[in-house]
Amino acid sequence: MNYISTRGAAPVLSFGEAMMTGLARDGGLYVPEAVPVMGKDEIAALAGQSYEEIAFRVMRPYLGGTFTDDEFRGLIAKAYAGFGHAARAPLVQLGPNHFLLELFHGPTLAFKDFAMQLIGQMMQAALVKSGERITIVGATSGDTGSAAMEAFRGLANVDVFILFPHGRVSEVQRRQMTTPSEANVHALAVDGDFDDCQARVKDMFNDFAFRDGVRLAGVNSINWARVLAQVVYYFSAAVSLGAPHRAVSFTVPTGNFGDIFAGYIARRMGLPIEKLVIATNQNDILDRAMKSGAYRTDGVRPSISPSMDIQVSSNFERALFDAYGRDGAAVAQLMAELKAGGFAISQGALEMLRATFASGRCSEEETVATIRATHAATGEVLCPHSAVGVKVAEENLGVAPMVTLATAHPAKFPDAVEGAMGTRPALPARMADLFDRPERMTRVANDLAALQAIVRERIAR
Ligand SMILES: Cc1ncc(COP(=O)(O)O)c(C=O)c1O
Ligand SMILES: N[C@@H](CCOP(=O)(O)O)C(=O)O
Repeated sequence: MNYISTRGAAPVLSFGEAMMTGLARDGGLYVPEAVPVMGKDEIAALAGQSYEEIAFRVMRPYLGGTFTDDEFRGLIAKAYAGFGHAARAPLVQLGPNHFLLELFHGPTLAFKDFAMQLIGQMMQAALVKSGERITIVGATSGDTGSAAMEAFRGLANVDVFILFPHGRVSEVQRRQMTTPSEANVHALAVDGDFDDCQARVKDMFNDFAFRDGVRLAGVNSINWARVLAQVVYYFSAAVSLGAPHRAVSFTVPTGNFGDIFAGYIARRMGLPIEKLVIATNQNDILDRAMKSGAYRTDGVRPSISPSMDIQVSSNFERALFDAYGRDGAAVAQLMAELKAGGFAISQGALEMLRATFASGRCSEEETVATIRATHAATGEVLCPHSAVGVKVAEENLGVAPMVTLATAHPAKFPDAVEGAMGTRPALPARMADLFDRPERMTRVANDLAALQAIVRERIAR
């Protein structure tokens, strides 16, 4: 299996190379040259299997010769052993035809753990084989950062630098990133928003002297392996609800478009997904783009679902690549226009996107009302991101069962949940002392040179 860039001008790589490379050298994102299709019988045979076995069968065709089957099974087993639920991604019923896929039973209480725990294992295994040392730099609106630190903390051959928007993540999220004591993880509070953090990370990849000098790697959803690992839970949920004999719909709280792009890949692999619904908070660029055809940034507005406070939605580029018939030059042109504020999606591409995705938006007031109403009706406590999903899902219910992705544990956002319900959700016992642990972080200007200087200086120590 080969991987190609969405901008069409970077080397073609193997799975292992794409995983260690991060951003393509032409600024694009790696995607598989062809998506492997699973037959109806193969999908039917996933029913009743463990999450780990489904993960093996769904991901194996993408890996080429990077790992042997035994190695890969071992890495998957280690990745999910620390999850707090035997099903890993359990389904809970919210209403007659509406289910919640709880993706927050991993070590840092967000869906990011599904991919991050696995790529932590895979990257480590690859580094042991190669003897290399790498520097991971990532951008976070709160959840990717803590998941990355958890997956890589204490490793001898990796340094991890996480850029997060100062003052714009929840206190629990911040403390998850600032309290690990291992010397190889570094929390950098940037004076800017998430889009600034992500832009600086991409700038570092596009500075080849820096990139090669520090042996830069990425664990944001820039990295194809992140997206791939997230494809698995679409399969596990859908087969539990009767796929492939019955179609299933999904609603996905969306920011950087990685999670819903994983659903798109699952559908291209043959999973019968009827509706795939983009749910945005008030940072609704994706909903506006789907409705108007204009993809135009208008500044990030802080919300009570801060992990989705994103306007430049990185993985939308992967969807555009397919919508423009895999024309890398056309995508490169759109991304150049985006730097100047935005672009108009061509009619043909827009039709393809509308045939693939539905979309909806949830205001701040609706998020609060949904947390309150869902708790009253079902007893389920939603995090604000999951509430955005539930509200938009309710507008899209149909004959096929609807699955809303619950992307984080409510205890990561206690202020928002308390504002809606009047009670504060408790952290799991293993995190009960989070607020007593000493914090360690560096405040940095939104400035590429300043950030690069910190990375260089810290890895030289
Ligand atoms: C809790 C939570 N929900 C939803 C999202 C949106 O996911 P994506 O960026 O893959 O669209 C994120 C972060 O991205 C998140 O942390
Ligand atoms: N919401 C994310 C933003 C980064 O997304 P990623 O999937 O590209 O890593 C976060 O919590 O950091």
